[in-house]
Amino acid sequence: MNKLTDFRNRIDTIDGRLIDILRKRFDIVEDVGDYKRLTMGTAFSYIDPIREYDLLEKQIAIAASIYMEPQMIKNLYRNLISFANFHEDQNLKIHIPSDISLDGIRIISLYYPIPMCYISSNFAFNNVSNSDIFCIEYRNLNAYIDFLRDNMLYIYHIEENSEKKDRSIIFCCKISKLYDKHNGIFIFANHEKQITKCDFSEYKINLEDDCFTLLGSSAPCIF
Ligand SMILES: C=C(O[C@@H]1C=C(C(=O)O)C=C[C@H]1O)C(=O)O
Repeated sequence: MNKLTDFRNRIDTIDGRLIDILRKRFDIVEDVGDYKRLTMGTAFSYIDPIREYDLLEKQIAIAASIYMEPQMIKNLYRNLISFANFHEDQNLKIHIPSDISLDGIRIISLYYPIPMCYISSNFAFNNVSNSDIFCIEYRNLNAYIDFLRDNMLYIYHIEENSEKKDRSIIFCCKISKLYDKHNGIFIFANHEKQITKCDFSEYKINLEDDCFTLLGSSAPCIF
C-alpha cells in the first residue's frame, strides 16, 4: 500500500466515525424537538437562537484552544444547526393581514416580510431597548445577546437572500413588557406565525410565566 492510500484509509475511517457521531447528534436533536413540541404546546419553537449562540461560542473557544480555525468551526456548526432547524421550520410564514392597524406599536423601519425594527450592526442600542418587535441578523447577535436574554422572546428565523449568506431572527418583547407599554393592545404571532392584533379582554394574562391563555380554552396561544 502506498503512502497516499494509507493516508486516505485513515481519513475514511475518521469520516465513518464522524457520520456515525452526526447521526447520533441528529437523533438527540429530534428528541429535543419532540420534547419541545410536547411540553411547549403552541408556544413550540424548535429554534433557540440563544442556545445556538452559546453553543457556537463554546465550540469556537474549544477549537481555538487546540489551534483549530474558529471560522471553520463556526461555519460547520452553523450549517449543521441550520440543517436541523430548517426542515422543521421551513413551512412557516409570517404575514400581517391588511386590516390590522399597528398604531401604538413602535416600529423603527420596514423590513420584508413584516414591518419591524431592523437592527443593523451600527444601530444605536437605545433604539433597541424601546422596540416591541425586531429583526436582527445572526452575525450581529453578539452585541445584543444580554439584552435579548433578559427582555425578548424569540419568534422566528427568516432566510436571507443568498447573497448575504446570513439568517435574520425576529424577537418580540416579553408579554409583561408589552402589556405595560401598550396597555391592552399589541401584536403577536400565533403558532402559525401569523401576526394578529390582540385585545387583552379575550385573554387571561399570566405575567409571571410570560404567557397568556384564550379565555374559555385551555390551550395556551402565543408564539
Ligand atoms: C437541539 C435544540 O434545538 C435546536 C437545535 C440546536 C442544535 O442543533 O444544537 C440548538 C438549538 C435549537 O435551535 C436545543 O434547543 O437544544
